[in-house]
Amino acid sequence: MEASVQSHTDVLVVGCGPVGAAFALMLGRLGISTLVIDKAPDIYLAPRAIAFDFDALRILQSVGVGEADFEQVRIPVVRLISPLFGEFARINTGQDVDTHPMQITFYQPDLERGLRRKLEQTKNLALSLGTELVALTQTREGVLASVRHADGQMLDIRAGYLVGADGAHSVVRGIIGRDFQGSSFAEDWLIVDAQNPSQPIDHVEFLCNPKRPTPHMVAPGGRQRWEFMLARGESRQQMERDEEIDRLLAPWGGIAAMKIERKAVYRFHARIASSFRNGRVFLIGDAAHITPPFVGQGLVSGLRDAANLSWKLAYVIQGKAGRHILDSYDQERRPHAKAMINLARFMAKLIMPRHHLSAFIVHGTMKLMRCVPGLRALLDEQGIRPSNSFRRGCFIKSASWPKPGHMFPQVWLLDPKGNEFRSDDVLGQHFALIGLNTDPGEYLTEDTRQFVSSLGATAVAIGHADTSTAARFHYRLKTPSALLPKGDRRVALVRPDRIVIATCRARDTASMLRSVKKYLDG
Ligand SMILES: O=C(O)CCc1cccc(O)c1
Repeated sequence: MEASVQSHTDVLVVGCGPVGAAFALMLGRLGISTLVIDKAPDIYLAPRAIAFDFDALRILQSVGVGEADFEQVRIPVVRLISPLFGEFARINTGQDVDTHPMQITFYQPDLERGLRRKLEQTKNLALSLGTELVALTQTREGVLASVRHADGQMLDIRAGYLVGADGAHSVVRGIIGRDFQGSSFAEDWLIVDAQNPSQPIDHVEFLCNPKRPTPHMVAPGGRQRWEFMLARGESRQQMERDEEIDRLLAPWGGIAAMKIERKAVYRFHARIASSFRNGRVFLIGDAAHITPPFVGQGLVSGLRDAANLSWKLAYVIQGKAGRHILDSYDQERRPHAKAMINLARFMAKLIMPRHHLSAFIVHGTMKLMRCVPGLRALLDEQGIRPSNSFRRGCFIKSASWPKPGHMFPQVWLLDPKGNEFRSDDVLGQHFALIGLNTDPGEYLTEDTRQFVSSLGATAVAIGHADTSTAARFHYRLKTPSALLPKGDRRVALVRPDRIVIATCRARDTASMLRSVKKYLDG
């Protein structure tokens, strides 16, 4: 073993999977020096996560990663199918939400390559592969981490903060002594990823046969994935054999009709860390929570963690906010991650009822429920999905609209020349002061103007296209939207992760901003 050398960074990120990479990109773009280490020498070449929703695409948009960086397949519908009742439930996913497709699938190695390319191009970032964390201590001023390179070289890294993005078996979580509470499913699943099957599919379907529940979905590059639940007595060794896979895939033409890329037996888990933080150390992604795959939310939850924590750390490090705002990371993210885990558990009950009788009752009831138009709309349009909004956290509570603690919606905007923009791209990567039907700049006093500038906030006036005052606004809505009730002049201050921190009638802008300043200063 070679002698230690010393290095310093604002933030040390342990783990460069998609969540660690996206998180580092967010920090780098906010001007924070960040070192990312990963014990693997390269990206993991097999697909694992497969699904993203509009929230994930919006978060990736914030770090400049989109369709041009990784291939996507738009999913029009998620179908739940019973051998007795046919389609007994469905989620319509064909529409756009926040300007993005509601649901897509992707190929994880392709996404990871896209993220790594961006890492290489972004200032303030360094990546050290083949490097693992071996020890970690905290002081009042920061953390001291000992890491080891694959060649045996040891390095002591001093950092202001350390973030564990090191997956379900997180070393960081173990070191900071956080329990991983929850349960593991009793069943094993055989995951098969294949290219070029002879029978195309354009959607996600759950074949809910109690004998062999099978989620099945399309992915980019002519790929499809099947997840076969194993029955009692079926072993990993037996089920990963080609003859078994050929038998399971017989309804889709068998393995001769396709190229098998991956076959692996997994057990699914539903677990969450007892806290996402210990002092200067934070957990994000699978290190903080693991979600069964049935709602396609595992990686999305991790990206939400990254978006939530990155700006808070950056603003604290840069002295723009007090350390108390870091408490809001756990307050905001843990309940939502837990709600997503519970939704996935509920979905698991629909997909894999234990007996034929319970399948009959559960699937039959769902089919009947869809005969009630209100219920049908609720189920089909994802009305039961927990919204990404908070009861407690870093915002100033008020009942008025746009509601603090909720996401500010993304819309298409037109500039005076008619050029089209996604609103988040206009708002930039810092805070944004948004005037709805008004110019927020008109209400700033000297002190509040200074505060807005210290936050790096963009001030934007958004109005309707068809009003006589349209010319006064920087941007107009491309299409009418619930974002902007006509005539109501409101101002919202939106955080870098697009959560509304405070909102008011336009004439109260200065006092609203003073309250936010007081809150952020602590
Ligand atoms: O089972 C999986 O691996 C993900 C299934 C999935 C994909 C997209 C939407 C959804 O609700 C589930």
